[in-house]
Amino acid sequence: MSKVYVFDHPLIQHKLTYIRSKETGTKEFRELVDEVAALMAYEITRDLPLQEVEVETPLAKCKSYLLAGKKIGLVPILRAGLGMVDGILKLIPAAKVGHIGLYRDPDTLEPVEYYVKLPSDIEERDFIVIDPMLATGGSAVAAIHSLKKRGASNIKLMCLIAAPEGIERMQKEHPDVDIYVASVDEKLNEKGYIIPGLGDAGDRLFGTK
Ligand SMILES: O=P(O)(O)OC[C@H]1O[C@H](OP(=O)(O)OP(=O)(O)O)[C@H](O)[C@@H]1O
Ligand SMILES: O=c1cc[nH]c(=O)[nH]1
Ligand SMILES: [Mg+2]
Repeated sequence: MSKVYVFDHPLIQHKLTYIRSKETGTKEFRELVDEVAALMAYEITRDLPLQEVEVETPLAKCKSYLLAGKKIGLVPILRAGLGMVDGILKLIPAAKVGHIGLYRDPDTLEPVEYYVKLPSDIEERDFIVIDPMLATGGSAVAAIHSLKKRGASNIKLMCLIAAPEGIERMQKEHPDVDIYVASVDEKLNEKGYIIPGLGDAGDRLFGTK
């Protein structure tokens, strides 16, 4: 069974409140999502393996550390996942970025895949799939299936807000993928929106609707 980590860092929680607020306009929403994504990237990379190396300072040699292990690949789920990419790249600038385009059919709520472009060295990377919203879980489950089908194995899922229904579906279908969120909200409404949530993440990020 995968684990669910809720990032309760005060800065993340503070910014999330403004992200949720209906008074927050597109420009500010975008900036806040970017900032929270960077803070979440700091937390999610806490367990990256290190290797000991020797470095020579202007004064002496010493033992120090560099990141070891596989390189990172980020995979935003289009569109809304794009809003978190730059924030994460501020901390992991060498990450390669793949894209999986999915939209949720408004009637069936099932994901429809329309685009996939991933780094060519997929087997040499650990992946972080990014989407602000984990609602029914259909989109994240489909995106991760798509990624695994093409050879990815070590995958984490990072979202701003998750519904219990989405977490349950993810844990059933991808028990190997840990989930990192800023909040687990109460429930889904009849249209599959997270309550209280933040509304439609893609529309709020890009000013559509
Ligand atoms: O867990 P689910 O029930 O699948 O819902 C979550 C998905 O819905 C939203 O995308 P949307 O379909 O609105 O596409 P968009 O990002 O292009 O707006 C969101 O960004 C997730 O990808
Ligand atoms: O609450 C939700 C659910 C799905 N997609 C969103 O953008 N928001
Ligand atoms: Mg949307």
